[in-house]
Amino acid sequence: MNTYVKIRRDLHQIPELGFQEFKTQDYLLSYIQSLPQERIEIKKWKTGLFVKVYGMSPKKTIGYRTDIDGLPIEEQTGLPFSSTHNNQMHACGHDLHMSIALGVLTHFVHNEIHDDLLFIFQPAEEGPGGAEPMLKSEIMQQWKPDMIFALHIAPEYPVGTIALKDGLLFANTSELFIDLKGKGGHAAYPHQTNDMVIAACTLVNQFQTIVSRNVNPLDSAVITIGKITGGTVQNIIAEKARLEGTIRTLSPESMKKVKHRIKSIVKGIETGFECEAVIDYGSMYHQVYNDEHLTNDFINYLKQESTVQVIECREAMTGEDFGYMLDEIPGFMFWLGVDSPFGLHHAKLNPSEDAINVAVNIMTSYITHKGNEE
Ligand SMILES: CC(=O)N[C@@H](CCC[C@H](N)C(=O)O)C(=O)O
Repeated sequence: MNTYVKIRRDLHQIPELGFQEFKTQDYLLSYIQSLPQERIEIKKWKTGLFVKVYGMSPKKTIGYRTDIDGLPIEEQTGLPFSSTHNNQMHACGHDLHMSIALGVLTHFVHNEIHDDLLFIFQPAEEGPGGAEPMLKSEIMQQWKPDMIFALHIAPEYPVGTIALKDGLLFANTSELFIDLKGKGGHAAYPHQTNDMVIAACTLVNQFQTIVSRNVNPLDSAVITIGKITGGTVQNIIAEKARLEGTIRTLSPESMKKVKHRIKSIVKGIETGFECEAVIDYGSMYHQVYNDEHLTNDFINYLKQESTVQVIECREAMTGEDFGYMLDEIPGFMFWLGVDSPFGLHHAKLNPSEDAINVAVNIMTSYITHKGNEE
């Protein structure tokens, strides 16, 4: 079995949630420490890693970032190398992202390049967000790259395709948590209570009007409530309910507008249901905005040099905290086709491992080209 497929399968079995990636960090460290160490320097950052590969005559530093965390999902792939951790799964491809990063890193440990390279193994992409604090860390300030690249698997594209565009690629995101507190009571005496299940359902319904009525139809936004909890048993009217969701917008301005409308609607629910409501926006991610010059340079390089098919795609409503890195460092993110009928965050997602070699070859070849440029 190919080394990086084995690595992917090993990592697939030990998914861990944001900032709890202890086994993952140990696995990555022990692999990287097994490589020749002459040109490498490793620094731990929380549950992540920075790995510098020193070039032979550096004029700049090229960054490559992978995320390393999993999701709270019970895996249903039935694969022999399924997750061994209850209710945790690499359902967003970070196991592939890591094995690709190790493949590229290994290449440059064995093959000389002029420029310095910085590999970033970033925790907590799914939340609460590792990119922003990693960017602000002392290590990053000392080793800050001059350009930076990353990829994300794309189940909808076949293996051998790369999809990207310059400018906006991924949306602005904000988590959304709303806690409602009213007056519970006997199911047979609703008139003596303020039912928070009804309040929660009303909120969800009213939120649907924000995208349809308040956001410019030529712009785009998404409000998804992914989880509602509330109440205790079937014959007690719920005193409390909680909504958990996410907001996605194509512009930072629309994010402000959506939040303003959420605040007003929640205020209306407080008045109408005579209850208390607390809004918490959790973590927020800056949009992923690809540098025009570097993205087009990569697209032209792919068209001339490689066997992959390049698709110039539209922006997506997914979020990625790599957006914070791109806000300070020019670079790009691209979609890597992995051909799966199940999408990202699905319990049956099983990306094609053939995409690992495709990505390792492309990224080693492009970084060699950029890192030896005069
Ligand atoms: C690529 C991808 O699926 N990213 C996640 C990022 C999560 C952001 C945050 N936790 C939120 O839910 O708002 C996504 O869900 O797009």
